[in-house]
Amino acid sequence: MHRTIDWVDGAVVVIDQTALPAEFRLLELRTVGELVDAVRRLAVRGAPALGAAGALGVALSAHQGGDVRKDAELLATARPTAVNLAWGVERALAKLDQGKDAVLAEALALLAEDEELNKTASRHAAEIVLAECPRRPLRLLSHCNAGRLATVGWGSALGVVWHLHERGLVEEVLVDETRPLLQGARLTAWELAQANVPYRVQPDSAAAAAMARGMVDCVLVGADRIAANGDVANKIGTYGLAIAAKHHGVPFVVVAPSSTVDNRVADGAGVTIEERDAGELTEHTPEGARAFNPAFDVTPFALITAVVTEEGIFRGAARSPGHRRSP
Ligand SMILES: CSC[C@@H](O)[C@@H](O)C(=O)COP(=O)(O)O
Repeated sequence: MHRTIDWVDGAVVVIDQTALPAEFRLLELRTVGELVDAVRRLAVRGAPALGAAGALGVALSAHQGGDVRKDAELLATARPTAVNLAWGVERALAKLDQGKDAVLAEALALLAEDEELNKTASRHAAEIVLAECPRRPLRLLSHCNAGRLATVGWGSALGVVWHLHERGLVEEVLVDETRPLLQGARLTAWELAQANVPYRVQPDSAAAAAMARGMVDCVLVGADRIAANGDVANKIGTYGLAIAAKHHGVPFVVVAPSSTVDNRVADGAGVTIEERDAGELTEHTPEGARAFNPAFDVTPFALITAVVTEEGIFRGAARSPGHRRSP
């Protein structure tokens, strides 16, 4: 399996996520400007993959003799919500005094760690799912793309599906298409198809109805930033899903590497939410229609069953009536 993002012969190479599923193609990004543009266009996206992009971008600048601190600022602010982006930039930049090879070595170490951390976090989360959800095989609901493509490798929320599927425990994954940019319909569905995991795509607006019909055993989502109090910023629609899950007694589990935790932000109100261009929504509207197009929302910790990182399980207040408590 090709890494989502890597360093190849002095360039940052990414899987072009704007082309999937129609075409699997790689983009060779040779300047910081090209990388920043790829981040903004979501050619590379997903919080952990953005962390890798930030670190590799600093290495790219250092190797080209650029104004590394200025480039680092450009990279760190290319998208505002996923804290991993600034974290990756800061981690590589901290090695600048030791020279460009040390910067690259740090970026490559971050990439190597990503897959292991996400595997561990999603393994912990799989245990929570098994403890919280008595039914076998499991029907899981996924929002946005928190798979291999959102990380360097493996995935966070979808990583849980890989662990459970390896054990023959997945009946199907309901995939929210994820309006307006269809990360679920295009990317998550593609990953599930590649891995031969049964899935159905549904409009985001069908998720509550699926829960009401008893079709969902657990909701699994990733995160772009987790505040110190456990509030979670993630793809727009996550908050609504959590409300619906709580109403129906469906466990709601958030999976992310600990680099997504931002202890500098006390609660969800302190997270900057990216607003995207109205043009993403106005293809079918009357001319001149205005739009409200936030890319993310904040789910209060009180609506979450557990936030899971490689460091452990943080229990939220949302408990499903009648479900067993895990040890
Ligand atoms: C492991 S990915 C976690 C999140 O980054 C993911 O759920 C998400 O919201 C991504 O949003 P995107 O706008 O596609 O970058």
